[in-house]
Amino acid sequence: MAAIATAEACDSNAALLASGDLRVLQPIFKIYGQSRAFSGPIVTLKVFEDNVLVRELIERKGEGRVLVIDGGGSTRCALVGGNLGQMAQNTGWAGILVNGCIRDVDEINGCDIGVRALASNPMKSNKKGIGEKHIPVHIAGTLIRDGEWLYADSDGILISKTELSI
Ligand SMILES: O=C([O-])CC(=O)C(=O)O
Repeated sequence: MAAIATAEACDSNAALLASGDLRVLQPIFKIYGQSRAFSGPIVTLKVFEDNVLVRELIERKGEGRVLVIDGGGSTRCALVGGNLGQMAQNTGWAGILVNGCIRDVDEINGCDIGVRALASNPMKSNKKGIGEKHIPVHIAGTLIRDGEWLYADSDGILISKTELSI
């Protein structure tokens, strides 16, 4: 399936942008992973410096979805590392957006998924299992709901209420 270019999507969907059904994330994310462009239905997760629930979701079948992790913007530890990156590739996730940090950057860059994160930090996270799945999260200036669509490429990241058609 040909990826929808984010610039093209913005140019041809003025009404959706005006209504807020299509939003552009603030450009605060770094690009990791083999897949420079990716898209899919969103699964949301809210955690803070704890990645037990991240692993729980990534262990399940991704079915081309995008995991959106609101880590509260913390840059004090990593929520995703090389093992989880490899697992996400194997279970079929299209990509992972982290409002927080990752680690094992070289390994993640070798995985056939798309990853966006604020930065890297070699510290691991807590393992208490605290957090909430499938709730609305507020990331980079926009509210993101479970089931909405994410489109990412080299230009940026879009959130759409529904799947976009070319
Ligand atoms: O388990 C963790 O904390 C994350 C990690 O390092 C990995 O996925 O390899």
